Amino acid sequence: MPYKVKDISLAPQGEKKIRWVQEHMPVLERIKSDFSEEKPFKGVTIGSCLHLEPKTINLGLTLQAGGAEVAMTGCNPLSTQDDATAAGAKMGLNMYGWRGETNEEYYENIHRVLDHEPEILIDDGADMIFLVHRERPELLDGIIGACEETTTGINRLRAMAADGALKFPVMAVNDAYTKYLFDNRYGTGQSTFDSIMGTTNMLIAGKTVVVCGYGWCGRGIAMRAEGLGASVIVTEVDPIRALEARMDGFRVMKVSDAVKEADILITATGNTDVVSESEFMNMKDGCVMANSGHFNVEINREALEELSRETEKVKEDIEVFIMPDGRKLYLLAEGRLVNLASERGQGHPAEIMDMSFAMQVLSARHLLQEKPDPGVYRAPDEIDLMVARMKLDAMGIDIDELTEKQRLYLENWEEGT
Ligand SMILES: NC(=O)c1ccc[n+]([C@@H]2O[C@H](COP(=O)([O-])OP(=O)(O)OC[C@H]3O[C@@H](n4cnc5c(N)ncnc54)[C@H](O)[C@@H]3O)[C@@H](O)[C@H]2O)c1
Ligand SMILES: N[C@@H](CCSC[C@H]1O[C@@H](n2cnc3c(=O)[nH]cnc32)[C@H](O)[C@@H]1O)C(=O)O
Repeated sequence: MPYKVKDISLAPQGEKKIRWVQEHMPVLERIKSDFSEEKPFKGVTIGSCLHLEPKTINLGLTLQAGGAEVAMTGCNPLSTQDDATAAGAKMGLNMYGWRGETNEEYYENIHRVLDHEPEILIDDGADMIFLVHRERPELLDGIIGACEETTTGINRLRAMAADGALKFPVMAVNDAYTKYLFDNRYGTGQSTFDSIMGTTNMLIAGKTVVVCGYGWCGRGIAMRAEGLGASVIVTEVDPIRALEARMDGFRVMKVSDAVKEADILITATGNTDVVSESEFMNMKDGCVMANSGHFNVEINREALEELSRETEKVKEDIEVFIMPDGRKLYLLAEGRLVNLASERGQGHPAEIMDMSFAMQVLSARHLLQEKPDPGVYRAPDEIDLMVARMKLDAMGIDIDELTEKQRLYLENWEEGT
């Protein structure tokens, strides 16, 4: 199998990590076992652009068990775990990527996956889908469709579809209940702090944590910050979400005011320039900033660099920016999503990615079976419910079923007081 990884000799260590996560991904393991009988992807090449770490390698192995030829690259220059990619390559996956790629290498690796002429793409952030449209249009005819993992990727794809630029169907995996309600909320909530604490060795209790954006990720981050003993301030642009944050018990204010109190500031908006010049000018001395949203534009690093009189790498994944007035502002993982891009970041827990990746592989099979027209589609509820049932089953949880009388009552509009 062709591969381009950092160090293939790291494979034994990576295999151990993969075996560990497999024990905590019961739904994906069950699907893998079904796929190895059914072979739904026999003769199909699948290319993915996802965070390359042990759980994602397990996704690749599930597709491989289903008969697919799999080529994988990373969706972030910093999130790859080099032992996991070495193990993936040894296990027969075409693997391209390493931690610390330059921007150029990042796109070269996406091209290497596209060189396999995949019929199905699995993307996280839509960089591969975008690249194939812009730079490899000769491949478009052979592409059955794609699955997209995250909120911002889907926003980009909906914009492409609205402009008539999207040339194949895309399953919006993020929009499945078994994805965003758990991955974005509990996954991001836990893994963001896991990573911030692992990188900084700082105490959260007693700190003021500012969370920018109260979407599914922001809710999870605020909830965990509170659980760790922080006082939480939320900033929003959506009045309904701001109200929700207030009634969930958090203080809500403008970001320009919140930064004056922030010991730790975390962005999760999917937007650009959320924290920029005027915020840096007013930010509390010693504030530690991290991004858990998309790409590296939520915290304007360029502006921070321009404003500062001195910058220094304090230690792995921590940079200090010294302002002209002497205040020190810290940025983690270059402002890229901290839960994956920092060296200590392991991403979401395996039990969470179990559901997200179950939705990915079942959505890919759905694409193959249905071959819909170009557009962005939510996965059918039956698939979502199936994943939820398998998860409950794996957790040993039984729930009630509607009786016939209850079902008829719920469907009836004539019965009143
Ligand atoms: N780190 C991870 O592992 C992880 C996991 C899932 C999603 N994500 C990414 O995180 C981002 C957020 O995802 P989500 O599912 O929570 O999205 P969402 O749409 O549910 O929430 C985003 C929120 O940010 C708010 N917002 C937008 N601009 C803002 C601004 N300037 N200031 C304050 N608030 C602002 C919006 O009103 C919205 O409520 C996306 O980019 C998504 O791709 C990251
Ligand atoms: N290319 C973008 C991608 C955003 S990542 C956000 C997505 O990462 C996914 N994710 C979070 N943790 C993990 C993990 O451990 N492995 C693989 N994917 C993960 C999660 O499902 C979420 O939707 C960027 O680098 O900024």
